[in-house]
Amino acid sequence: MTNFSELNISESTLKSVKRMGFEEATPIQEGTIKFAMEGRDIIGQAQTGTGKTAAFGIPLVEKIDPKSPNIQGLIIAPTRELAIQVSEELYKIGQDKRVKILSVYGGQEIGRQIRALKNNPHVIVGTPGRILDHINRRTLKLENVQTLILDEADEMLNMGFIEDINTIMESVPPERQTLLFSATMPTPIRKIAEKFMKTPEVVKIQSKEMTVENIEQFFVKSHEREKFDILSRVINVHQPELAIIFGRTKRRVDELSHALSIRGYLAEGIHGDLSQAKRMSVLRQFKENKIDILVATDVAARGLDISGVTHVYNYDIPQDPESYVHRIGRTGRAGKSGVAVTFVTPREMGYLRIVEETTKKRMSPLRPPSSDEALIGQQRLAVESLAEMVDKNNIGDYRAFATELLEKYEAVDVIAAALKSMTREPSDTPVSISEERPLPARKERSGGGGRSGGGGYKGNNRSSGGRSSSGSGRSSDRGPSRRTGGRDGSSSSSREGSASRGGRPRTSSRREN
Ligand SMILES: Nc1ncnc2c1ncn2[C@@H]1O[C@H](COP(=O)(O)OP(=O)(O)OP(=O)(O)O)[C@@H](O)[C@H]1O
Ligand SMILES: [Mg+2]
Repeated sequence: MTNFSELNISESTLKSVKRMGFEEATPIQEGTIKFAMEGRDIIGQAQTGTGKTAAFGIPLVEKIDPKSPNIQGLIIAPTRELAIQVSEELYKIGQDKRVKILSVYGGQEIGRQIRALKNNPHVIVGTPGRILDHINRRTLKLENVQTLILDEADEMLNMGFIEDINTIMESVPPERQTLLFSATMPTPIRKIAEKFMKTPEVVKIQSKEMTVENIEQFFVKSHEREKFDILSRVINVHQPELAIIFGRTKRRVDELSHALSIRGYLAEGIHGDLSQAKRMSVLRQFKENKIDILVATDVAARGLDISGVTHVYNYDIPQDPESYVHRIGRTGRAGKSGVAVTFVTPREMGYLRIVEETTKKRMSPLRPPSSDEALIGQQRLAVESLAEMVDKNNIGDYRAFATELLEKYEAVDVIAAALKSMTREPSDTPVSISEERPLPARKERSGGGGRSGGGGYKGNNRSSGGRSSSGSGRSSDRGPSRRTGGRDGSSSSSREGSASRGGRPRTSSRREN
C-alpha cells in the first residue's frame, strides 16, 4: 500500500484526500494516478468499490487551473444518480484547491443548469443526453477540455450510448487526455475504446475473481411463482441492514416494492420512468436508512456507493455477466463484506453458468429457508431491538405501565407479548407479481471468450426471444436502443435495460439523459 504523499500530489489535494479519510491509495489509485499525471491515456479496470472515482478524480483535480474560467475536464457517466455522486466526490477532492464542479443531467431544469454554466465551472460531470443537449444549445463550451473521462466506460461505449459519446467526443479537442474506468471491460468494447485513445496504458488490477472476494455469493433455484415467498423468507433470515433488490423490468420493480410494502417491509422502487424528484428522494431515504430495501432496475446497478448495503438480491438473474458483477458490487465496498443472492429459474441455469465462467467464481446453492426459520429470524430481530432499547435506557415513560402490567401478569408472558407485537410474522396478505418470461434458453457462451473473460453475449437476436416487443402491456426496461424525440426530462425517453442487435457484443446498456 502506498501513502498518497508518495504520489507527487499537491498539498491542497493531499489535505482534501486526508479529510475524506483516505490514508493509503488503493491498488487502482496507486496504479493509475502516476500515469494520469504524466498525461497518459488510461484504461483502468479494478473491482467494484475499490476507489476508481478518486483514481481519476485526483489526477483530474491536479491538472485543473482554478484561475482559468474554462471548462477543463469532462466526465461522462451513464446515470443521473451516478453523475451526481461523482460530482460530489470530485467536489470533495478539489475542495482545497477550489475547483468548481458542476453536474448536468436530465430531469433537472435546464435553465438552472444554463445559469450555473455561466458561473465558469472547471469540471462538468454529466449524462450523455443532457451534455449533448447543452452542446446543441451552445451552452456548454468544451474547446478547452484537456481531460475526458468515461466512468463505467464499457457501458458508455456500448450500443445504447456509443453514438452520443462519439458526438460529444467531436466537441472536445483531439489532443485531450482520455481516461476510461470500469470494473468490467469486455474485449470487444476495449477494442472500440482503443481506437480513440493514444497508446493507452491499460491498468488492470489483477485478482483471481472478477467479483469482490468478500461478497458471499449464493443462488436459489426457484420457479417464478415461488420467488416472492422465498425472497421474503430469505430477507427475514438475513436481516439485512440495507438491501438492494434488482428486478428485470420497471413493472417488476413497481410490483415488488408494492408487494414488499404491503407485507410490512420498508421498501421503495427506483427506475427510469419515475420523476427525477422521486428518484432522488427514494435514494436519499435509502441512504438515510428511512427505507431498508431499495428495489431497482439496472439503473442502480453501476457505480452507486451507498454505505451500509449488506445484501443484494437479484430477483431476476441479469442477462449479462457484466451486469451481475456491477449489481452485486453495490455491497462489499471499500473492504466491507456483503452477501449476494441470485434467483434463477430452472430454464435459466445456463445463464448462471455463464456468469460463473465470466466472474471465475462459483455461487453456492442456497436452501430456501422454511417459514419457521424465517419466523425465528424475525423473532431474533425483535429480541435484539428490545435489548437495545433496554441498553440505551430508552424507556422512561413506559416504566409505570410496565409495573402496572407486572402486577397482573407473569413477567415472561408480558415480555413474550411485547416480542410478539414487535415481530413481523409471516404474512399471507395476498400480493400480485406478474410472471416474467424466463430468459431465452442459452447454454453456451459464444465468441470463444470463455474463462479468459471475453465479452458479452453475441448475436442474441431479441426478436426471436420475443421479449422486447411482446405487446403484453408490460413496461419493459429492455427495449431495443432507439432514438426518440424530446429526450430531456421526459421520462418516456429514458431507456433502461439491455439493448441488442444481432452480431454486436451484448452487455447491458441504458439510455439516460
Ligand atoms: N484510498 C481510499 N481509502 C479509503 N477509502 C477509499 C479510498 N478510495 C476510495 N475510497 C472509498 O471507497 C468507496 C468506493 O469507491 P468508488 O465508488 O470510487 O469505487 P469504484 O471502484 O468506482 O466502484 P464501482 O466499480 O462500483 O463504481 C467510496 O466510499 C470511497 O470514498
Ligand atoms: Mg465507480
